[in-house]
Amino acid sequence: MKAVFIVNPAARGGKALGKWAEFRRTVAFPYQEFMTIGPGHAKAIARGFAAQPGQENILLIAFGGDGTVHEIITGAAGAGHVVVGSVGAGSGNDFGRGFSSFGNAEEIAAYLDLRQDTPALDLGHAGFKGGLIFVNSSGIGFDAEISRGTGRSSMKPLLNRMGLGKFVYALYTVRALFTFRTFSLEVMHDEERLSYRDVWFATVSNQPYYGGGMKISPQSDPADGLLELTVVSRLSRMKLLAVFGSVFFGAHTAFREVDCRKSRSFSLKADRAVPLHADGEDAGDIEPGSPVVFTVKQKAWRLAGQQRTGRSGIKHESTP
Ligand SMILES: Nc1ncnc2c1ncn2[C@@H]1O[C@H](COP(=O)(O)OP(=O)(O)OP(=O)(O)O)[C@@H](O)[C@H]1O
Repeated sequence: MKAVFIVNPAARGGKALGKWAEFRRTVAFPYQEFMTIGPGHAKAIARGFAAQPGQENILLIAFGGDGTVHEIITGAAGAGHVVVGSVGAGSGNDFGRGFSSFGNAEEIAAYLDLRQDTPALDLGHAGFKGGLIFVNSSGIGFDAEISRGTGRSSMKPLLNRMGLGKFVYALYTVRALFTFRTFSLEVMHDEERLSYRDVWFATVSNQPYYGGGMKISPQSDPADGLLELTVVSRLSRMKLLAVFGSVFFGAHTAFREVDCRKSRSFSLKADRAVPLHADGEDAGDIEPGSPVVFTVKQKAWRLAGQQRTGRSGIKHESTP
């Protein structure tokens, strides 16, 4: 198996570059290295490898944050000869919470030697703007508003460099808490129609974590062929803060204002323009009255290493 590192030097406000300089000194196996030059480049590199099935299987290792892993998985999706791994070097690293990631070069070397675990896992697809793929989650509302704010924030790179990246998130959370207008939502799944009023957000998850460690969907398992919907509605601003705090422990599902569902597909329709995110990246506003359909793409990519589940730590069937 051939090892290829795809390094995002801009991850964690540029700190990833220094981390890579140290890391590469510890790599004792042959590898190829790519440095990304901007958004979309990691995906293009992964697509290039996916398009060339050869004799040898390829291990693509994302060296960056969630944005980099997201690009590599979406670029490599469907290619049976490509396995994706990651070394967390970003600011949030939710991927590493829900999925197995490599901690050091020795772990990668051991994987290359043994190759014992390569589970085939699901991806999510949002039928919006020509189709968006998500590895972690996608959703509409309050959380997407926060993603939009933090993504556009000119302070983020500076605060990331100072190790205060989470501060930007907290700042935009508080801002959205006072400015966000709730909406009405209609959900269709498995021939059931559900209506919600005063909705703060609706998130469709493939794995339990998002937003830098919040366990938004404790029941999610990226190997079960299903997606989970979490709808938070009819809460005062103060209670929303309490719910948000409890999300770090996955305890929010006990609130009666938090509704959780499981399905292969969800159709979400809002009564006003609401922001949508895919894996924490702002994707624009959904149209009022126009449904967005979220579906699961089963066993769409292969992960290097044992997948961690937030639900029970169950071990999943591996493909050779
Ligand atoms: N050379 C580059 N210069 C600027 N941006 C880049 C470059 N290469 C990639 N990017 C973009 O940087 C963005 C952020 O990367 P990434 O998500 O990996 O790091 P992060 O934001 O620090 O981590 P996390 O998402 O885990 O919080 C991605 O959208 C990616 O497309």
